This record gives sequence, structure tokens and C-alpha cells, in this order.
Amino acid sequence: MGASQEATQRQAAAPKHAPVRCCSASEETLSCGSHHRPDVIVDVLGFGKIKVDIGYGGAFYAYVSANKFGLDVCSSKTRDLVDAASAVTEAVKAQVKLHHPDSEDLAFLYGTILTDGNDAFSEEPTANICVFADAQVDRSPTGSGVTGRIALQYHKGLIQLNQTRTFKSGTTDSLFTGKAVKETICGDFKAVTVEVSGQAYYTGTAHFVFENEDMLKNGFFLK
Ligand SMILES: O=C(O)[C@H]1NCC[C@@H]1O
Repeated sequence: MGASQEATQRQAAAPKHAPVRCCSASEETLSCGSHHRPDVIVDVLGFGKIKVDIGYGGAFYAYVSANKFGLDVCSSKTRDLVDAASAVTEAVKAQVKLHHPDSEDLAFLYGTILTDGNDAFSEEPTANICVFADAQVDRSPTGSGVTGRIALQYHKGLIQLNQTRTFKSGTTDSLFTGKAVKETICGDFKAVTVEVSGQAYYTGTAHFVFENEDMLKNGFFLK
């Protein structure tokens, strides 16, 4: 079977809109110890005191409307959005202690998501840009980021269970849809199960092998 045939077969078998379910909590600092305090004030270098939300949807993000920085997620220069988001990330990392009930390994801020501020339910798409890891910009509205954003919207009473919202990347215009489907708990935190859907495309394949003589074929530990 040629490579293109294989790819075609895989495409035919691939689910186009399979939703991904995540358990997601609106989170806050360990020290405050309550379930509902999404508003966290941090001192952001160059911008002063800014109120952000911190949410978890597979990773922790800080969420803040871009207009707090005089920016627009859809029309401002990406460089300016990245600089503002990175300043927020630095501030939160330095000033907020995160806690994850399942594992402290998960208790770190992965990035900042600047939004258009349209968190109340609407049929219209709401835009955001995710600046994560080492100031990378996501090409999508961000699965984990949208999950956390829906959790925050739900816990703020801005959306109801099973109200589907559409999320748009301010950078590429790509779309995800998502909804909160069930209340749950995560450790001591009130949480919500979220479904996110989007379109994915194959962009390549890889085939890995190991040879018996390879003394590292089973992997290795770093000392
Ligand atoms: O969509 C996601 O959740 C991933 N994309 C970039 C940040 C996350 O790793």
C-alpha cells in the first residue's frame, strides 16, 4: 500500500469531530482554600495591578481580557499580545502558589490566555489567544485552555450546563466548540466535566523501530 493510500484510509477512519472530555476545575491558590475565587490580583511588570482568573483544564492558565492592556486579541500585533501575556505569566508564577489535588507535579502555570472578554453566553464565537510554555502561540483556541475557560465561565454563572459556545483563535480564526456537561468534584474543589470539539487533520506519519542490538532500545533513566 502506498503512502498516499494509507493516508487516505486513515483519514476515512478518523473521527472528524470526536469530543474530548476533560474534568476541569476553576482553581485558585492553595492558601485561600475556597472553591470560588477566580479573581486573583497580580502585579504585572509594566502594567501594574491586574485582576486575572486562574483556571485548570488539563493545565493551569491565567485568563485576562486583552483590553486590560489596550489590546485586541483579533487585531493587535501578535508580538504585543505575546509580550503582555508573558508578563502576566511571569507575575502569576512569581506571586501565586498553585495547587492541584491529584499531583503537585501538575501545579504549575502553563501560560496565559488573553481573551476578548466576552465570557457571558452568546451564540457568537468568543476569541482568545493562548501563549504557553516558552512564549509559544497556539494555532488553535487551545483544548486545555478552552476547557479551563468554560470551567471559569460556568463557575461564574455565565453559562449553563450543555450550553455550547464557540471559541475562536484570535491568531488563526480556527474554531473549537465546547460545553460544560456535568458538575463534579476534583479533590476539595468544585469542578465541571467539559466537552471540547474541533477539527483535526493529519499532517504526517512516522514509523519507529528498534533493533535488538540497540542497548538503549528499552529506554534509559537519567541519573
Ligand atoms: O490545545 C492544547 O491544549 C495544547 N496546545 C498548546 C497548549 C496545549 O499544550
